[in-house]
Amino acid sequence: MVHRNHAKGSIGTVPMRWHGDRLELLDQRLLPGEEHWITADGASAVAQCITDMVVRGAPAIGITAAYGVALAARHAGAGDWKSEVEQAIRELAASRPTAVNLFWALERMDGVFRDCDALDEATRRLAAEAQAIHEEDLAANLAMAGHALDVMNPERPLTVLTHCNTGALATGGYGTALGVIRRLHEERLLTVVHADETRPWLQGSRLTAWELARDGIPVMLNADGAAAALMARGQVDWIVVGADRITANGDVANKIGTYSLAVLARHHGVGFMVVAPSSTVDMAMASGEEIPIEERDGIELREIRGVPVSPDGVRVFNPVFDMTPAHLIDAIVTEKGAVRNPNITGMQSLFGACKG
Ligand SMILES: CSC[C@H]1O[C@H](OP(=O)(O)O)[C@H](O)[C@@H]1O
Repeated sequence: MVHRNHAKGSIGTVPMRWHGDRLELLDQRLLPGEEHWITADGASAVAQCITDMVVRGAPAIGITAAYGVALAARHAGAGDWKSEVEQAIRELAASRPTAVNLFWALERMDGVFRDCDALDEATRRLAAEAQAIHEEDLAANLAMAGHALDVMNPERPLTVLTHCNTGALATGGYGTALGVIRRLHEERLLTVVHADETRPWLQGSRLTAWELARDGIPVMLNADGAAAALMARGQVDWIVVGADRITANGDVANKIGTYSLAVLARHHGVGFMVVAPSSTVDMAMASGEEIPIEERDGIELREIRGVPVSPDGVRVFNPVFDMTPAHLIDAIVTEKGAVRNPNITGMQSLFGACKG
């Protein structure tokens, strides 16, 4: 289990706890009001938790799905275990469409599963693989923060704006973009983090502000629409965001509102950095136009905690991700290093040739 502290600071609140025969997930729908852990004892329960956003964030759903496959083997019947694990992988793959980390983790689990001849071997090896995916994600986050600071090369403390939640809660610990922010804070190179509220699910106000405040990192919350005013006042040095899928040409799918931030950053001469593990890179997909963008129920906009905030029956457009073209991005940073001014050549030099 991953619960250790980073040498200089906290790795934050890791949203999953593996117990061998069950997985506990911190219910992120209830934060910051309530810290409630849900127990999932099978792959179907895990898939439902991903769909319902009990757990969310691209790396976190990959890790969680991997544990879901491990649970499928752990609880499979001796006779039919292969078809039970195959069914679990299919069910988990259908839980959310955009973050490629989910499919990356399931492919990795599937590779181990295909190599197993007996159920006890599968149970042992799938659990070990899920834990390895989890451990590697934390290590990647710690490494990418270092690469990000090399790109920023700060000569004075910086003011950073971020969107959504890319912290420990969205990963196996420490965070991606929020990991960079943690590292700046650890190095005394952070003035303040401006956290976009991130409508409609409020990952920024409910999760990012909670994580940062909990770890004593200075944070100031703003409505999404206030980001432009902050930039116009010269109060943002870098925008640092995560990613759900990065294509072979350097296009990036991330939380809805990211694209408008990138346009604003270019207009105001503010640096725009995307931080993600290499498991978010999909070299089989040529460009961002091909990324499946999840649309969620309009109720997420029509109501806040059951209270209507729009007229009855109003039609809603609720894509939960958008695509930022590579030409608006100054750097994509992963644990393997950084691609500055991303394009296909730069992406291939770090991640290898397109697989598609
Ligand atoms: C560390 S990636 C976090 C990533 O997750 C997001 O979405 P969601 O909360 O819907 O899973 C978002 O795009 C973030 O950048």
